[in-house]
Amino acid sequence: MTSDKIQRVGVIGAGIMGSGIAEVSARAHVDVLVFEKTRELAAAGRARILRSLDRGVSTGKITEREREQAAWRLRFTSDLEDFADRQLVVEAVVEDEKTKAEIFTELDKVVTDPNAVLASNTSSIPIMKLGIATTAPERVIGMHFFNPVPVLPLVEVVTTLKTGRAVSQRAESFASDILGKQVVRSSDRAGFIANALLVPYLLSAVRMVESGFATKEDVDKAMVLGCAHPMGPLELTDLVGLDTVKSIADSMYDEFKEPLYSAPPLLLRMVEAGLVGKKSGAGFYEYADNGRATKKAG
Ligand SMILES: CC(=O)CC(=O)SCCNC(=O)CCNC(=O)[C@H](O)C(C)(C)COP(=O)(O)OP(=O)(O)OC[C@H]1O[C@@H](n2cnc3c(N)ncnc32)[C@H](O)[C@@H]1OP(=O)(O)O
Repeated sequence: MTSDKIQRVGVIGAGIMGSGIAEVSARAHVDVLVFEKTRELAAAGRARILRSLDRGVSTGKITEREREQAAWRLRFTSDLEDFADRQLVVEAVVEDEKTKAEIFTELDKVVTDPNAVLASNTSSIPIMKLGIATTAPERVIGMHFFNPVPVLPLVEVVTTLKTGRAVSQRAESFASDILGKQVVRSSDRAGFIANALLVPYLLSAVRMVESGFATKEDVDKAMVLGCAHPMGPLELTDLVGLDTVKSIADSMYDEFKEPLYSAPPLLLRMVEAGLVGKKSGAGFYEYADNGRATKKAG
């Protein structure tokens, strides 16, 4: 087993998931370098992380000092070459196989440590499809975090037929010993464990609303009050992002050809209309700038 502790992490993408992964890593005393294409995107990512750290302070999860120290440990770059010394890189860009594969091809050239972990936070794309974009698929693994990353304690670790044992041990040890997350191991199948169960449920809820079977409010209320879920499936679809739910559904449909995994027309139309959920200000519900749902009807 590789015993050297991971202290230098890279995160590709400062969207919702990338920011969350960067934040929890910085809070765990790790040096974090975040890649974003432009200064504007980097600034937006940093602002998102600082807001979440503030929320951590205001809810008593971290102290002011921990907040400051975490903020110091975060650096941003728009040059992938800066990732040469990283021991672990987590890719968290848009859920698009081609975009992700191109990033893995670049990381393969840039990251020098032969035992470095090249991880994808993909929600559903089989990891082997990213491994084959590199010359060393033994370094490639799935590390799938859950939104909101600072709050939800799970990481799915997905090994491929080629992932090296030392790499999987390093990834698991980072998630559990350094970040304090719980780990589950999944086979390399589209959707892994959680989304293979969650996404058909979300799609079924969209179909219920689409067919007029029940209102979105009643569907959500049924699952919150009747099944003790923290939020209903349509509010959760808004949280995950309708575009992301569609991409996950597409990957799963592509892999299994199971009709339950196909995205319903209402979801497709809403994505085309830009109504992709909380991050865009509107999806099944409308959201204020602070992310709170402002309107539960409409
Ligand atoms: C698509 C994929 O590939 C995978 C996915 O991500 S699937 C989506 C998975 N996510 C879910 O299912 C989310 C379901 N929803 C929830 O868990 C909850 O509704 C929620 C956590 C989002 C919000 O819950 P809430 O009760 O309204 O919020 P709030 O009370 O402010 O926060 C909940 C807890 O998180 C803590 N918290 C909130 N923000 C925090 C932050 N930035 N840092 C640290 N802690 C934070 C709060 O202190 C609170 O802790 P306690 O329970 O100990 O008091």
